[in-house]
Amino acid sequence: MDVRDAGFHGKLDADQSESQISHLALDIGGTLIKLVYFSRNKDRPIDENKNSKNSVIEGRLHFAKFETSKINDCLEFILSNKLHLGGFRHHKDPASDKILIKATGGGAYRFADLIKEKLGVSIEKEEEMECLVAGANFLLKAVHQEAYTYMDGRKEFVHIDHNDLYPYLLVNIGSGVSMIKVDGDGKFERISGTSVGGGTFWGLGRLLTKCKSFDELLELSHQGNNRVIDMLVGDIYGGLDYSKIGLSSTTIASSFGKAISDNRELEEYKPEDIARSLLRMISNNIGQIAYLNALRFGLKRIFFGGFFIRSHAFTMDTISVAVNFWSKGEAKAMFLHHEGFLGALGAFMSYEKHSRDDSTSPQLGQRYPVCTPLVGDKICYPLNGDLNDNDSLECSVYVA
Ligand SMILES: Nc1ncnc2c1ncn2[C@@H]1O[C@H](COP(=O)(O)OP(=O)(O)OP(=O)(O)O)[C@@H](O)[C@H]1O
Ligand SMILES: CC(C)(CO)[C@@H](O)C(=O)NCCC(=O)O
Repeated sequence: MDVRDAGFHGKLDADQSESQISHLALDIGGTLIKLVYFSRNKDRPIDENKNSKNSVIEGRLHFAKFETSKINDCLEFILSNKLHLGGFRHHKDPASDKILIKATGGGAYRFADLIKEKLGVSIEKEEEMECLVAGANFLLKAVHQEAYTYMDGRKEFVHIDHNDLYPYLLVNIGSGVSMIKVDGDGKFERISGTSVGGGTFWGLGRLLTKCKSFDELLELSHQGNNRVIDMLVGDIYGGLDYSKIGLSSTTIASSFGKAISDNRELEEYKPEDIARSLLRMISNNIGQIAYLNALRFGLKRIFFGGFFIRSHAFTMDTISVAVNFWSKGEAKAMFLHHEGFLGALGAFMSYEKHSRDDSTSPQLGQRYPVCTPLVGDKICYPLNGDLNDNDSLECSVYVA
């Protein structure tokens, strides 16, 4: 389980639950459920702006995730912390005490009845691609040091010029992969996708290595050597580079290609080598397809999100090398710190649509506040990239 699952089973700490929690949004994907919710700082008064109808509330955005196959644990977490009460009511039916919660992803359809039955609230479905784009735009514009490059073990934050952000390619690597050309706020087109994604890595990896968790598989890949299984250019060319077409002897000529001639059974390969080859194959392939799509539309910037990445050094390095190699250094792979939460953030921000309709619940109008990622009271970006337990983003929201 990831550290962000740590709230799992338990109650939020006293500080968090005493503060006012609102606006729960869900992204229920094929593999993982992502939750985003806002908690108001209880010690800070609402700053009412006398010249406008808006007030500013200071607080934090919280992030959590669960496996979709364990949706009941997720619903239990929501219920025990009363997160589901932070929805909204439709102004058209003020007499109704029906609470609606924003949700996106396929599970918003698949689990709508279960959620209604267990939480007593209805789901207001938000379109998945719209949410991914809204989440990415929000993070890129509002969160300091959200985007970074990763190459040869070096992480560098990317300065985002708000006036020169579009167009860009958003590659969301979840169970499957969506590639979206983003031209502005709410302006986008899903230009491609591939079914060879995070679900493929975890699914094949589980079968081939007997790993019990995604984290175990990822950890295993650290220790492996892909050259044991992958057929390299040098294996075919007697140790030489194939310089005429720009391939060095160490380039992979055929992923898993050595397994053809080795005459070995699966058990005779080390699971760590298999994990390494698999991770490289999937990451390389996604990097290449992403680049080809960027080329189709002349896009220079490619942002990668989705929980497959998990800020994992080898994954990011492989994707970066693929993009760099195929673009001959012209295009850059960039990664997002809140990688897996784009859809959930987008669903969260869609509460804004209702802020003027809704008179009975807190009315949230999320503009683009400047957010600073905090863990405890420290500004924190752990280099291994994983968000920590109780991770949250300090932010202000506008209430209409
Ligand atoms: N703790 C974890 N358990 C399972 N998979 C994980 C975990 N952490 C990262 N992953 C990876 O993240 C992928 C899921 O990513 P994400 O949550 O972004 O997609 P999703 O919303 O579930 O999928 P889709 O959008 O295709 O429906 C998994 O397929 C796996 O590769
Ligand atoms: C089906 C979705 C959009 C669900 O999130 C995702 O898993 C995906 O983009 N899969 C790839 C499908 C394809 O374009 O081949």
